Amino acid sequence: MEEHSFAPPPPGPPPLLSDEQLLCLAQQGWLCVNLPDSLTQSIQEVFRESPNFFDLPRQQKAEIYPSKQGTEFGYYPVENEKEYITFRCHVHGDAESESNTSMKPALSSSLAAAKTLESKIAQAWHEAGLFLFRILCDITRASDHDISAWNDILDGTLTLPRSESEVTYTLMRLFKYLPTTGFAGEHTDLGLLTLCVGDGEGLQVLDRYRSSRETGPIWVDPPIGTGKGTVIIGETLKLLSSGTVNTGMHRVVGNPKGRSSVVYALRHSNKHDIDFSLFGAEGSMTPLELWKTVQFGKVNINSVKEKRDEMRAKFNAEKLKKESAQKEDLVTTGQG
Ligand SMILES: O=C(O)CCC(=O)C(=O)O
Ligand SMILES: [Fe+2]
Repeated sequence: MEEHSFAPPPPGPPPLLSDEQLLCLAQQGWLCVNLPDSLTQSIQEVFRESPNFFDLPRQQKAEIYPSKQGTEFGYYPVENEKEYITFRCHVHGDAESESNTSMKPALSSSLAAAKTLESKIAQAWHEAGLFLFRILCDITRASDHDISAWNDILDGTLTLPRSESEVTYTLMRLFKYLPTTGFAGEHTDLGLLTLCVGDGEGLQVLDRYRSSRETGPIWVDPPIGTGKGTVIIGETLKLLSSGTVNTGMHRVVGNPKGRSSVVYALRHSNKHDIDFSLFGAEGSMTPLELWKTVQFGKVNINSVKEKRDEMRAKFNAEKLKKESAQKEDLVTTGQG
């Protein structure tokens, strides 16, 4: 009897990136991508809804999305720079749910705007989550690891959690940068992968191929426009890959027209320990240990402004100390 060579489809989502794109992502730490239509559409809807929230009086914005955990949750304005809302979970339920009765009546129409925005965020979160998950699977396939390695690490991260009790480290941020003076200093992100989508120029990524000591840093402006996005590798993915992939250094420079962006930072789940053997390394860590490890020695670009300046001063002082120690080292080794 003739044998059927029927093979079941491979598990997991279909591959997304070409080998060339994967190589660029791994070496540069970033990749300019065309987004799937459904993701493009859901992000456009977020952009369409966001002025209904940002145009509210500042006091109302802060009441509707009170900031918590520094800047890791809720509405946060940075004088002369930008304002942003960080979503980690549903705060006001979906657009159809009962109005929050503890809110002052004057807030009810503003609250309705927030609810609509939140439902658009939930949709964009899910689409962005699936998109970045496909890229993570491409990376693990290329390094001959099993894509099931992501099951625990992504548990609860690919949909907007229903309430605070279900939050993970993953977030979606909506930025509104002021014209000209709105910016974000150069940095790397902490999580696995970040997707940045802007409605105008301003985001810049470091070209690691062309930058050198002689040239100094060379910054690239990713293409912007409908369906365009930038994927950036964060510290956690670099750590999991034992340094096989680079982080993407990036910054936001002033744009005379101002700029809005939707940033989805896919970070590890806090529900399970992280087993490094699934990624070809050794050992395991609790989610909090991993979080502290990637944060160590980093200036969090979105932390409370005073804290950020303090962190930067400390970081620069340590860098100076290290550099002078290295110079001494050079002198010493050069002597003999
Ligand atoms: O606004 C953007 O596109 C990027 C912001 C950013 O780099 C960040 O929040 O980490
Ligand atoms: Fe960033």
